[in-house]
Amino acid sequence: MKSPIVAPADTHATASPAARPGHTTPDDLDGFLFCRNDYHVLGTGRHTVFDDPADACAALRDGSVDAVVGALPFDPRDPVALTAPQRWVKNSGPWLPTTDGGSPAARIERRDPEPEDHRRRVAAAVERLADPAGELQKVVLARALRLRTESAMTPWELAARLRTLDPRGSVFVTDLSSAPGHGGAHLVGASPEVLIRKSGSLVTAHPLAGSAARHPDPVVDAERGRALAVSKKDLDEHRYVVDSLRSSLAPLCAELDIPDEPVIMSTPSMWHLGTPIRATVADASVTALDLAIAVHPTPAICGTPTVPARDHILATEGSRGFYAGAVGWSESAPAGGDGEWMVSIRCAEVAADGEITTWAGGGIVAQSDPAAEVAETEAKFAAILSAFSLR
Ligand SMILES: C=C(O[C@@H]1C=C(C(=O)O)C=C[C@H]1O)C(=O)O
Repeated sequence: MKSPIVAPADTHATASPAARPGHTTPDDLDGFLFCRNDYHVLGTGRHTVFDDPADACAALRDGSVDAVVGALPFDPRDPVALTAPQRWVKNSGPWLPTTDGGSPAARIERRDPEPEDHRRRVAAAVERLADPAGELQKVVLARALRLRTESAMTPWELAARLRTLDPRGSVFVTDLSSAPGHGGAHLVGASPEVLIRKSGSLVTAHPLAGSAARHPDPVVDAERGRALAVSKKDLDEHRYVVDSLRSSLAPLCAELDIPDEPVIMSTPSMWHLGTPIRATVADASVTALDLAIAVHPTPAICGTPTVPARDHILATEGSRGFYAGAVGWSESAPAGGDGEWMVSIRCAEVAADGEITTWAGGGIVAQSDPAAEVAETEAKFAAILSAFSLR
């Protein structure tokens, strides 16, 4: 699929050695976009396709590929959609789409599950979490919506729309075709959550957990943010995520710097508790992909302990595919191993036939209120549904 809406690469571009001058004008860049406020990465073509993340990590470590881009699924046992692109470019500044992406009319064809069933699932999880003899402490339950647009919308147009709606937000598009069952599909998202970023020896992460919906009235809105900052239930939900990152980063990093208290951050639709984590990578051969695999799945999208939470989710929801996984890029170790991975939330899978699936979930602990959890998923859906004027 062509992406005529990708703006030209700027003069700070650093192209992989495979790139030929004059061939990075991105009229034909089609496979991968990762946009942050300070830079963006574009990738196209398939030099090597990986379905096993260990092979991708090994190829990055020995430098047999320059870079790997793509997606990790929620369940680390599922095939990944990672490729070493034929050409890739890292530009300073955000991606500037040349269109606002349009806003085609769309209808929700199916809710999976219906809100009342989600409420029942949350109530059942709360009962399990409240059992003093049980080991489960937190689990993140999600639901999906299936949409159809009345006129075609490409993944690139959806990304442009998301960027237009939140010009400070991150946006990604990644081709999932190499993963079984995802032929011709793309994952498109506007995730607010940095799973891991590596820049030289500096490693940063910004886990989120604990949420409140924004409100159109600025006074009510500010009060919601303040209430979230002191909500014991949300602070507890958050602590599981920070503890997990601390223990999964410790073997790979020195000088872990983790503040005691989270900060409040916002997206156009949500308030979140977030913790800015900094560390120094101990071994120069560790790449951003190694770090992403070491920390995923965090309790922000899975739960605590990880395996019982994952099994509870799979038994309740079935496969999540690439929702609640990670999307990002990593350079090879000889090139420095830099890269960045976002948690794949506030995202949608655009199938080859145009069907769009989007998801929203929330962390459940013993004190959670099932009705409030349904409302939280409704509020989180706004990030994607607003692209179709459904919110
Ligand atoms: C699971 C999602 O979001 C995650 C869960 C959060 C929570 O439970 O408060 C907050 C941010 C994300 O880490 C989602 O948006 O689908």
